[in-house]
Amino acid sequence: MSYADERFIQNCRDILTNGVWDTELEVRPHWEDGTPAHTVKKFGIINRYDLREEFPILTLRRTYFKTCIDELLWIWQQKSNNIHDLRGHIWDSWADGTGSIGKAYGYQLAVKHQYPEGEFDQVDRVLYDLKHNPASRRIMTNIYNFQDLHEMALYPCAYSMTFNVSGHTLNAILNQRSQDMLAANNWNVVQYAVLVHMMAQVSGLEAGELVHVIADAHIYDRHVPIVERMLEKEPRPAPRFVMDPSVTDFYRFTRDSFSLEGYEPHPFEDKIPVAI
Ligand SMILES: Nc1nc(=O)c2c([nH]1)NC[C@@H]1CN(c3ccc(C(=O)N[C@@H](CCC(=O)O)C(=O)O)cc3)CN21
Ligand SMILES: O=c1ccn([C@H]2C[C@H](O)[C@@H](COP(=O)(O)O)O2)c(=O)[nH]1
Repeated sequence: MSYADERFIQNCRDILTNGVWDTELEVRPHWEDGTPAHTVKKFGIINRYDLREEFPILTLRRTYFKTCIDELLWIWQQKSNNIHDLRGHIWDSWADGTGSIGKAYGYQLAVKHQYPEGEFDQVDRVLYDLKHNPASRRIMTNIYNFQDLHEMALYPCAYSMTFNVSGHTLNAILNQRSQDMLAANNWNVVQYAVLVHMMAQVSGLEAGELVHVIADAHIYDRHVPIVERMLEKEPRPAPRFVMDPSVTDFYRFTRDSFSLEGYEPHPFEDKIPVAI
């Protein structure tokens, strides 16, 4: 069975059995019809995925691998904050009339900062350090910029990556303050697993562990029956992740540089409502 399935099942069972509801509280998110979107949650979930063992994608339902990669490249490679640069419509509800989601995600990664060696944005500094300072304990990104929060349509959820080189292995921690388990848990895991593979390949390293630290891991009220049905499914083996080995420049990866072999998730008919 896919290890990602195993973690997802354990996490969701724990949330549904031992989690805490916010039904009595005022909440920010709402459904399309205006109803408050309440959740049941567990605080402080940590999942470790060993990327040498297998690729962490769900088989309980399809995770849209290519759409995940489109969003990943939009944020980390294009460093865009405009939905017109993104194939797919997952960010449409948070964009303004010009298509901007404000000073979030890609915008923050593109901001240049001064270093002794010159100016770098956050992504280029990571690439530089992985090549030139692999022993560094300062290889990280952080897009939770308090100064700009008031200009973000949604505050960053997956907000920080810490990269760490041990021998020839690249490990990473993804810090996430808030996680919509059904809509985006595996979505985020797949994205950041691909990112670690990309960073490792262009730095001459091997992808190792992705440690996913989630502060508020929640299931929305309208998602509970859908998650319960998913938990009844029998997990299947993980597919094989394939990445074009000829790409050595981070900015040369495209959505076609990645594929999965033997990905056979369970059919899934539900349309997932997304809380706004
Ligand atoms: N409440 C909430 N949950 C989220 O996961 C989320 C937000 N808000 N706001 C910002 C982004 C947008 N994200 C989204 C939004 C929609 C899907 C979604 O509809 N996924 C479908 C279909 C994807 C497709 O058609 O390619 C799915 O079945 O996973 C996923 C992530 C993740 N983020
Ligand atoms: O990459 C993402 C982006 C967003 N989410 C979810 C987590 C929450 O359900 C909402 C954001 O609402 P907040 O009130 O700002 O926490 O979006 C995600 O899981 N992954």
